[in-house]
Amino acid sequence: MTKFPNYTKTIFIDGQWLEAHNGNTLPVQNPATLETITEVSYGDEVEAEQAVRAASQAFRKWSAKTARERSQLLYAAYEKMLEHKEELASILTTEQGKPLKEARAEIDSAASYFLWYAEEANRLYGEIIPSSNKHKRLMVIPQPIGVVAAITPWNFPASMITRKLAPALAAGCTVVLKPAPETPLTAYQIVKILEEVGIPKGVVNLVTGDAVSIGQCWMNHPDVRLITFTGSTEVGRLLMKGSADHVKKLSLELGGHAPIIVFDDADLDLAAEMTLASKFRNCGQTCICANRVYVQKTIWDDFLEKLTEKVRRLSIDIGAKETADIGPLINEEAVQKVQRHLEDAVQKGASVIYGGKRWDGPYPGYFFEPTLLVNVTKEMRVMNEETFGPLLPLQPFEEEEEAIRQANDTPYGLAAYIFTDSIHRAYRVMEKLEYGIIGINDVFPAVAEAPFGGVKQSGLGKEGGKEGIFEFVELKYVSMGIRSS
Ligand SMILES: NC(=O)c1ccc[n+]([C@@H]2O[C@H](COP(=O)([O-])OP(=O)(O)OC[C@H]3O[C@@H](n4cnc5c(N)ncnc54)[C@H](O)[C@@H]3O)[C@@H](O)[C@H]2O)c1
Ligand SMILES: O=C[C@H](O)CS(=O)(=O)O
Repeated sequence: MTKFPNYTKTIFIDGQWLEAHNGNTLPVQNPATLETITEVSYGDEVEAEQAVRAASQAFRKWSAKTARERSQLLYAAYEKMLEHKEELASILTTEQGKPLKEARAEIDSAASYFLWYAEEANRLYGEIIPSSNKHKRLMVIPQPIGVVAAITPWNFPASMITRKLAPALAAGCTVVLKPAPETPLTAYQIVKILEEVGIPKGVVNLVTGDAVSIGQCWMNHPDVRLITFTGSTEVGRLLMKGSADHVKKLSLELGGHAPIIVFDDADLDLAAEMTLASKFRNCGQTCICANRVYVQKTIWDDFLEKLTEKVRRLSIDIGAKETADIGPLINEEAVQKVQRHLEDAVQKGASVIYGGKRWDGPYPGYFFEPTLLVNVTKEMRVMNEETFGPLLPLQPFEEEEEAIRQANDTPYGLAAYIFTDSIHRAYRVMEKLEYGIIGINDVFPAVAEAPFGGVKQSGLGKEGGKEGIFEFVELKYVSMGIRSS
């Protein structure tokens, strides 16, 4: 295990690393070994307020920098992240649990947002509108919204931060950031990198600490103009309600409940391989992972056999092992939730065809076997609630329309996946699925150059792509009267 110093100063405000004003700290646990990795500062509304003050003071100068100057800093951060990839991946795996190979992939992904928005910073164009009145000239200019509050989850502790920081900084905003308490060390390392590449003081501020009091401060602070949140739909709702008084702009990346539909004209080996990868990446703790699989009846037995064989070959282990395919869940509550969904399904008639219990391995952590369920029905919690664990229910269907109806029967709308070799079917079904992200014969849609985001109760707004920077911008419309002579 990577040996860590005590990160006693993990609050970064106005260019200074600080302890919490009250001296409070929070232990960070290795979810595989249950060892305490280190202690980090545990701040509250006092630090939250100080961070906003620093961000407000820094905004005028930062927003006045040229796009090129901001772009160069982001590019330097991209290069520095890749330079430290192994160290960052090891820290990420130690505090979050995912296998090292996945942690390395996440650092690549996280760095790619710095690269993409280093480029997009120089393409934040305005426009001149052809006026219908010869005495007027009309234009639209994009301007940075101001101080941005970013609140991020533990499941992708690097990329969920850079997916917000990069466009915010590119647009000329300043940021106050609260990472998840489970994974503060990755956030610390990312801010350290920005400090090393010369981000001016006050432009990025990090507050590790109490979510509720920090959130309350930022929801009620008049200088915070945008709250960009990634996390559960439940907390997203709280932030929406708490931001209403100040009519704050919100960017919300929330929960999901992704269906996979496997049609009888699919490449079944590909479908089985991708279903495995989607479901068990990060031990099922992924917003866009498969939460349910609908398989056309004619290929049910063949597909189930292929998938079960692949699941059987998965290697459960501590994430630091290069051969690990599945690490632990993040904490005991996560294991309890998987068990609640599993027990509910079995009580209502489901059958476990693989897995079904905590992993009996050599580590005391939050491990659970990859588990497959059949004979499932809509009445089961696992078919309606985000499990966020290695539990996969599979259900047969007969007709295309039946599969589409079932796939859409959810309040979520983040990602959905189709496996078919018919372009006609792919297009027909894609158009009818009510989701922000559709994968066709692909379950890895998240790339920096494309707009990622959900519909319905999976969120508001987009992250990534050319669209992602506009979450951090206000479009100012200018109507100019012109004397004709
Ligand atoms: N749509 C996406 O892009 C996306 C990406 C990753 C995770 N997620 C979702 O996130 C969830 C898992 O992450 P999680 O367990 O960290 O989610 P969570 O909602 O419990 O916590 C997310 C963040 O919000 C903070 N938080 C919690 N309560 C708060 C409050 N009252 N006020 C202010 N902040 C508060 C947490 O400390 C953390 O930093 C899943 O639902 C997953 O689908 C969505
Ligand atoms: O958990 C949600 C993340 O957005 C997953 S991904 O990094 O986008 O694949």
